[in-house]
Amino acid sequence: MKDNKFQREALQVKEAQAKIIKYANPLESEDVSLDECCGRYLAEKVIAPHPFPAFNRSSMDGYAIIAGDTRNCVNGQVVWLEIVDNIPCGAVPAVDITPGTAARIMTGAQVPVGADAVVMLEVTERREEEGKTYVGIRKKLEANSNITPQGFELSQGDLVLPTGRLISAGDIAVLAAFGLHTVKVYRRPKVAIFATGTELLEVHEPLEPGKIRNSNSPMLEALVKETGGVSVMLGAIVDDLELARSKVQMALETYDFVITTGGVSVGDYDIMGDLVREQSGNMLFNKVTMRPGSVTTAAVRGGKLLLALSGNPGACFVGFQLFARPVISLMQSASKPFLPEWSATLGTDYKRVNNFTRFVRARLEIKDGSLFAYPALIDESSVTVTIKDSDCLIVVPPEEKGLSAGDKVTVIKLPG
Ligand SMILES: Nc1nc2c(c(=O)[nH]1)N[C@H]1C(S)=C(S)[C@@H](COP(=O)(O)OP(=O)(O)OC[C@H]3O[C@@H](n4cnc5c(N)ncnc54)[C@H](O)[C@@H]3O)O[C@H]1N2
Ligand code: MOO
Ligand SMILES: [Mg+2]
Repeated sequence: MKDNKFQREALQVKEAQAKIIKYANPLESEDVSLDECCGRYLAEKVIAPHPFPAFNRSSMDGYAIIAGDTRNCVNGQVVWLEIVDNIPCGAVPAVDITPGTAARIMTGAQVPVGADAVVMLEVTERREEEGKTYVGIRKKLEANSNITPQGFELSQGDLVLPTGRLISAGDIAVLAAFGLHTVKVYRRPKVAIFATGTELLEVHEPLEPGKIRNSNSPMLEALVKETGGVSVMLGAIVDDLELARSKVQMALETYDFVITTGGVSVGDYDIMGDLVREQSGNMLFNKVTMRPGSVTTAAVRGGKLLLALSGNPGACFVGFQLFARPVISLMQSASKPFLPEWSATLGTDYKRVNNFTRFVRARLEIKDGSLFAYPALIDESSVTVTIKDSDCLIVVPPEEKGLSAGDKVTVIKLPG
């Protein structure tokens, strides 16, 4: 029978997070092509190499003119200008516009020198006379009408994307527009995942009496991928300290970050708790004032982080969101490593409280323009099924009398 495993100093969630993220250092950077960079974190800032748009651009199909030439277009009067050029998209204007002249121009084409407005086709007419073509304009125009000036969106030298930015489809459009076909991003961390538990069967195995399928490892695999990491599945091992020790050692030597699930409480077979305590000098924490996941344990060995999550599926999920997610994000130098916190109104009473902060899986709904959070009907640490119905975690502070419908609450928004 073991003795000192019952004495654990509990840290607040924020304290535990601060301890673990100290060791989450950004990895090296690598060049990737545009088609591979969505969801990666930029390892360099992107500066506009030229103004965008690069030239004064027509925003209408019509005629490029000098606005002042339309000053007499009042009371139905038509002004006639000679058409001296035709500028389709992609062409370079051949002629400058001078008073009394116009160029036919299409949306997106470069506005010729001298023109300061584009009049749309709908307010014009044409006539031919002595081999020349004229456009008649029925509308008085202000200077700059229907022209998108060079640099309207960005000037040369402007900061386009900062380091640590999570690259999205909109970012890719801008990178492409600037001809940046490769970008520097942080390498994805290789995250080893393994489960401990003599009761665990592989997903493909038929159910046996007393056994369960290992559902935490595939859940963690998906969470690691969702966070931008590369998950390396190391299977499940029986509750054997020796075996766990060599597996942990190999994983720490080979991968960037190691996550385990199971065996961190005080039970006879809770080997991960024992394993971390063996080298208590490099333990970061083994108790956190949270539920589920109070037994979440972390250590640093040879500069690598080991996060031992609870085997209870709810605790495993919450432990990942609070501790693994910021670590994996910071290894990619994410500027926002933590999930966002929102304010919401509690949709139904929630009376389960104790002296630890509770992270209650819940569903968000917008009603009459306000955000409501509805706690899952069963949210015990051991419950698996309601994880899938949740898009947030309600943060229920400790030592409250319980919360009532209508109370303001903080929720941690889950991705997706
Ligand atoms: N005497 C005490 N008992 C327990 C305490 C305590 O403070 N004193 N804490 C309870 C709390 S809270 C939690 S949470 C659990 C933590 O358990 P462990 O992290 O040690 O995990 P296991 O014992 O290995 O398993 C718990 C539970 O989860 C199932 N499990 C484990 N691995 C998986 C997996 N990969 N996929 C799906 N399900 C898994 C396992 O079969 C057990 O049912 O301890 C309480 N006990
Ligand atoms: O650690 Mo347990 O998940 O607190 O309920
Ligand atoms: Mg246990």
